[in-house]
Amino acid sequence: MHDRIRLGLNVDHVATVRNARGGHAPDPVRAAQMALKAGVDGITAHLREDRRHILDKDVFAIKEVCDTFGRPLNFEMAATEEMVALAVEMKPHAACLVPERREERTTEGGLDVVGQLETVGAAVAKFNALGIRSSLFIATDPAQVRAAALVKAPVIEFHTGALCDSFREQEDVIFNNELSRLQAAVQQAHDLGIEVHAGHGIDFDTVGFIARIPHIRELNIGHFLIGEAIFIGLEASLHRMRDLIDAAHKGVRE
Ligand SMILES: CC(=O)[C@@H](O)[C@H](O)COP(=O)(O)O
Ligand SMILES: NCC(=O)COP(=O)(O)O
Repeated sequence: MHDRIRLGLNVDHVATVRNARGGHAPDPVRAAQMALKAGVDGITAHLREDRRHILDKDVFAIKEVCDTFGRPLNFEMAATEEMVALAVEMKPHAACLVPERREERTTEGGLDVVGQLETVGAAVAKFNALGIRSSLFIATDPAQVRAAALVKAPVIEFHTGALCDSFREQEDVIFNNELSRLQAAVQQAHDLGIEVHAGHGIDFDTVGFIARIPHIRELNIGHFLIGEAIFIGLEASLHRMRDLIDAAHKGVRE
């Protein structure tokens, strides 16, 4: 029985703003520190192959800050040799394998575990052996969930982008379909003994129906919270999100 869903802050887009001008401000490491002080359960950082936001030095510094607070770093990365080597050197709490295409604006869809069983399986096995929790960022597709179990991934993070977009665009048919798929996929993963996380595109309006789904243990939220921090501050935006998660999750039977 879990009475609380963990909230992880993704600090990528603090680095996006910094990199728009080069230089050092705003600093994603400082954002991670402030968020941890404000009570967030962990930090997510995605080191993209093109280094468009988070840089190598950021992720190592964020790992140190997380260690100081005794809270996890969820290191998002493509399943490439370069990134696997970096994760092995850094030893984050968790390494989340995500799909990456250079030309995409943001992460589109989930990792194709079915089509890359060998590559993904090798990375998961390496991380499992080193005590790094592997997480696979996948779509709500039953075949991908089965493949995640096959490669012995302890954690899955479901991509909630299409669900959240359809809610905002008031595309009711797509929304209902996406929500049913997420509910079914979470239950399937849970039944297979996999810990379930969710993330992408979540905001104050969409977090409720996601947090109401039993068996989701962690939500990783970034772009919206960093944007909202401009208007109400980082701490207030984190606390509001925390309250919304708790209110939605109250009474959910695990
Ligand atoms: C995998 C994921 O959902 C996050 O890392 C998110 O994609 C933030 O990074 P981008 O906006 O660069 O995709
Ligand atoms: N893995 C999802 C994540 O870290 C945050 O995604 P977003 O809230 O920035 O869309």
